[in-house]
Amino acid sequence: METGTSVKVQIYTMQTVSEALAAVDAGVDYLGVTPSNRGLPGEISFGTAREIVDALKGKAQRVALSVESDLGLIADMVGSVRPDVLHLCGDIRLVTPEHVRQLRERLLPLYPGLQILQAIPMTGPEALDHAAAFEPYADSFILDSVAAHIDGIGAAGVTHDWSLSREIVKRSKLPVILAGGLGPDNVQAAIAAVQPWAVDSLTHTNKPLPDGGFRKDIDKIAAFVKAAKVN
Ligand SMILES: O=C(O)c1ccccc1N[C@@H]1O[C@H](COP(=O)(O)O)[C@@H](O)[C@H]1O
Repeated sequence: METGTSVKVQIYTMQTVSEALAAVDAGVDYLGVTPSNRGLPGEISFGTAREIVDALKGKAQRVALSVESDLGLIADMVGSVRPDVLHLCGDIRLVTPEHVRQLRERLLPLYPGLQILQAIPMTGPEALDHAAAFEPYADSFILDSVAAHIDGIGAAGVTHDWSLSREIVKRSKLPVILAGGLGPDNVQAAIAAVQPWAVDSLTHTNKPLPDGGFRKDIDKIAAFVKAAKVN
């Protein structure tokens, strides 16, 4: 993970090359894709995810998430999509710190430089213990809210207890991304409260479509970037 003084911005989830390139122009540092066939919000095929990742080479850091618990399926996704960052946001009872250690051992010789971004479910004070347990095996954390109707950690569209997030930022040596219900209207307050290395947004930078899907709202992304980087 690149470090520096300005707060970094990560935006999910790109579904086309053109919206990913527009998000780069809006100043986004980390762009996320959701290569999956489980009905996740904005999910796309491995092939489309690879096209987006290839188009972003040299323009932004490319992040791909997985909610899978089968390490072979996670490895297959990385091999097909080839992101810079693997974002693990599956059930931490099934993908444990030991599993993340095994994934590192398996993937890093094949994809040198691959970074592992571990999601921590911000369900309560136990999140502090979870972060401590994953710390030796992750390169960075994303502290995210959890929704009962979505597989994995994230895409909840709601905030969580930022005082717990602040405590993890204070205790951890790793770069920490704050996620969960962030948008242009609350990102400055979130940064002030948590002092994260980066902020992340999905739901509140979306433009809903009549069919129930969405595309990214580039104006909202630009407003999010402006608000985040003013701090
Ligand atoms: O993006 C998804 O489809 C997704 C699916 C399952 C788990 C996590 C997912 N995304 C991550 O969740 C954050 C926060 O979302 P929101 O802003 O609260 O809606 C999103 O940015 C991704 O990092």
